[in-house]
Amino acid sequence: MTLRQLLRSLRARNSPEQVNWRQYMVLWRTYLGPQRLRVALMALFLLASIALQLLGPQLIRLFIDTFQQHAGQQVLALIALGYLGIAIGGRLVSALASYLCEDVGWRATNRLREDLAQHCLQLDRSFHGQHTPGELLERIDSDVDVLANFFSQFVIQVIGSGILMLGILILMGRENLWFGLILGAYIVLSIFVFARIQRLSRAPYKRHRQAQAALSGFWGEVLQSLEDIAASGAARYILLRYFSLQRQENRAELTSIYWWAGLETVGIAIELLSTLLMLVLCGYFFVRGALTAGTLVLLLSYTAQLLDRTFDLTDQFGSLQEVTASIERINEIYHTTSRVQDGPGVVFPAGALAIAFESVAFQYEPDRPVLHDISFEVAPGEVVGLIGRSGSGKSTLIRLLLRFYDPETGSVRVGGNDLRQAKLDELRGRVGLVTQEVQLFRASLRANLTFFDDAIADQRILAAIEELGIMPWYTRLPRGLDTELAGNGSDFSAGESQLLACIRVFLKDPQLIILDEATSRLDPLTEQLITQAIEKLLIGRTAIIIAHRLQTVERVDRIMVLEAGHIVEYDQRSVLRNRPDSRYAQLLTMSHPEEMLA
Ligand SMILES: Nc1ncnc2c1ncn2[C@@H]1O[C@H](COP(=O)(O)OP(=O)(O)OP(=O)(O)O)[C@@H](O)[C@H]1O
Repeated sequence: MTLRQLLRSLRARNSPEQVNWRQYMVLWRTYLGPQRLRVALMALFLLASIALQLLGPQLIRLFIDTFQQHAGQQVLALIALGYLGIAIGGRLVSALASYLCEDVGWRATNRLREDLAQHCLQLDRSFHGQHTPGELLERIDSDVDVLANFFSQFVIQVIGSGILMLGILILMGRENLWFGLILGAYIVLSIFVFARIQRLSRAPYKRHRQAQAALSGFWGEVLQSLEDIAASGAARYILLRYFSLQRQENRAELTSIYWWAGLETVGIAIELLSTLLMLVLCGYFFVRGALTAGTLVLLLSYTAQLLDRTFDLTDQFGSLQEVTASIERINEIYHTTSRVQDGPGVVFPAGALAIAFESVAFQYEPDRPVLHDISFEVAPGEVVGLIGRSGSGKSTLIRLLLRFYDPETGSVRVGGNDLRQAKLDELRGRVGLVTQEVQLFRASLRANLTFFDDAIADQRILAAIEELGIMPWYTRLPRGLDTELAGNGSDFSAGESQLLACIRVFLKDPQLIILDEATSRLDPLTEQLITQAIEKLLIGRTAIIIAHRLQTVERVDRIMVLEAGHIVEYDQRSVLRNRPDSRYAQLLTMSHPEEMLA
């Protein structure tokens, strides 16, 4: 079963709130299945270490009883040496078992982390609108960390302890049936009590993790917008919000700690009670002559081991609530499926692509329509300038064209294909996007241009720069393609970032280009370079340009004017310009038309 199948099966069988033992088993089978050999080796070491732990007290008993029978020193020394060997061997084997457990755990959870990250990236924009990057990081990283511990620690502590405890009870029962039966019943009862309390403590723990995620999400947002916060004097609000979130997190943590402490207390109570029980039993049988001194020490030593293990189990049951909450939260993400799904696949025609919107309506939220009955066509190779006030729906129209969302009604066609039929990668491979906010990475200029694709040769990049006519800009860079960029908002201006985006698109060679013109004022030289690069980019390609200045639309074939989600004008630019009643013609006569486009 692949991870995806597992998660699908979890999704099908349970609501996100329910995690049961069966799911743990499915989880183990799925993750550990591919590592059968390592798991088998781990089990072998685990069993060997358990056997050695069981053997130790037997040798102590042998030593005492042999000593009481006045055996020779040589025999006693031999037994003592045997005990030493078992103790050292036991430590070594148990260290190896722990190492293998950690290794298996990390391998398994790295796969889960990878899969979860991929799943999140494939979810549509409405999901990402509802979850901050910090919150997702918390889930992908911290929750998966908890699971890694589950795999490594839980196997060693719970399964190992379980087998060891069973072994001890069987050996005790062989010595004296009553010992085995009474202690066995006591341990089963203790574990049952624990399981009940553990179930109750799950909700507080989950609330704590959610509060932590909210705090991480908050910091993620703050760190992304430090400049805005400083410029708008919002630091006080940010601090107040932080205090409020931190207070909630502290309260949730405190409640979770109370529960944890409660579990520990129950564990200690179990330990004390069983010590008492054991002393009474041993005293009773020893006085009646039913036990030798060696057997008495053996039984007490086994009881101590048994209690240690019960205590380890209490710890693990405590951490099980963390694991359960993490699985629930991971499960919740996997319950979320993207509203935009791959279609069966289509073949886009070669060359510039046609666009057609047919009676498209769209809304982000119920009863708040953003686009109404949008119908238009763009012929292959045409360039359309899209203008309209802020909030008129320009970006939304583009998002539908890139299939970040599907329309409520109607259809969007590219190259004659309904986008619902296309695979997302197929579509996005044919469309180039230059936005106002260009994402730069903390890496070399080369990596920023190629998106870390080493297969793209430097010559190709330089040819693209030359072709776009921006070599003068490039030659000013101190280290050429090796120039290190410090990531977003650092050493590159908005204009330069757009130049970089143009090169990226040129390298991708798409047949449809969407350009969101920069609103900020650019210096004349950079603006000239961008204009030149865009002109080159548009040759032989269909394009839609969201224009914020009238100069930009002077170069386009058609103009579309959007108003409150309606197309109010769509025609050849020359036709609109010559129609005095058209909005475009009126804009041309205004002294500050940008105000109408902002
Ligand atoms: N993710 C979203 N969730 C809910 N409503 C949204 C979302 N994005 C945009 N809107 C709303 O949809 C409407 C159209 O927004 P859109 O961003 O398409 O306008 P626009 O013309 O591109 O504006 P601008 O030029 O300022 O970018 C606005 O009322 C906006 O508030």
